[in-house]
Amino acid sequence: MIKATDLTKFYHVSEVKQGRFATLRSFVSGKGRKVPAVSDMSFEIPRGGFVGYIGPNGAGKSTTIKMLTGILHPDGGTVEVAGLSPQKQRKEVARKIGVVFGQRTQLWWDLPTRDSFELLAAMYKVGQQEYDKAMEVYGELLGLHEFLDTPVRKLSLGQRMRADLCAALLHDPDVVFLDEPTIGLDVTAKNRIRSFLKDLNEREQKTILLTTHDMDDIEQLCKQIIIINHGQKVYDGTLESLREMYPLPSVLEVEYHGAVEELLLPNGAQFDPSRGVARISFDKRKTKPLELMERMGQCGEVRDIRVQTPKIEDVISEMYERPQVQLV
Ligand SMILES: Nc1ncnc2c1ncn2[C@@H]1O[C@H](COP(=O)(O)OP(=O)(O)OP(=O)(O)O)[C@@H](O)[C@H]1O
Repeated sequence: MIKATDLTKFYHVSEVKQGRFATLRSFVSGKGRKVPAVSDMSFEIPRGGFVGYIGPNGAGKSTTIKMLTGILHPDGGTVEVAGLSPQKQRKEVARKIGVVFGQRTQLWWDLPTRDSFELLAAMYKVGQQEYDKAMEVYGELLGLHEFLDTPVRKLSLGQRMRADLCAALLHDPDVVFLDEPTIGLDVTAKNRIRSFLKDLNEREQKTILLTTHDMDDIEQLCKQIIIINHGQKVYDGTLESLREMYPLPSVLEVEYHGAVEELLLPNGAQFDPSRGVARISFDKRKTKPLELMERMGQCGEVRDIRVQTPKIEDVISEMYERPQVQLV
């Protein structure tokens, strides 16, 4: 559904001159150098894929998305979205894709939310029946009815994001690009958006490319992740495989009620008597959590058991700290 081959983009950076009017003179002279923002990026996303496109600030994520959506022309390589070229068939591609930028809205600030939807539907030439159906389905799933007559500028961030999602889906696109759709939202609003996106992908088979710095979005939603750093792809695969390549310990915490036979605790377990909690790090590939739980369970009366798997942030930092491992 999405295919990028050797995608490359350079930005022109002006040479900084010294002295009076330096910025103006740099601008006028046109002198500068080409800096790569994305280099030889290749990946494929199948129909119905849900991909997390992640990387540190300035890694090249937005630049890639701008090339995939036809906003920017690549300096090298090719892009195909739903079998079309976003550069050569921009209008056709616009009908096939929906885009949500968490930091910006495509809705009209002063108009009631409903009017924005009607304008967008007219722009995309969405038929009345198709529009009514989209409003019925998405209006219900996203809970839009309570604020359809409210001007966009008066919506809360969570409401605005839900409205933006609906706006991006009115013309029934096959592919949805989401750039930080949960940014700034509270936990409840994030969960609402996430369950909507999960459903959209599973039930309607929409292909979704999600850019986010929120690793919970990635863990809860994405079947595939692509990691970009300094404009280059450093990983493309599942989260599970990444965890296997960069194994970090899981942690088992057992909270006891009353006395504890500390001597029976397995080697490496640390007991905090003030909390009545024993904690042990273990490698899931070597030790079965259930066996460990049973052993720890024999040391006292168990009140609660918690297993923490390594956070994806930690796995990714581990990956950056061990660059000698070539992942792709
Ligand atoms: N218009 C531009 N002119 C010059 N350089 C640019 C321009 N836009 C982006 N860059 C540079 O290109 C690189 C990639 O930027 P990009 O915005 O694609 O990164 P990003 O991964 O989306 O970052 P973030 O997570 O902060 O949004 C950065 O070094 C950035 O400074």
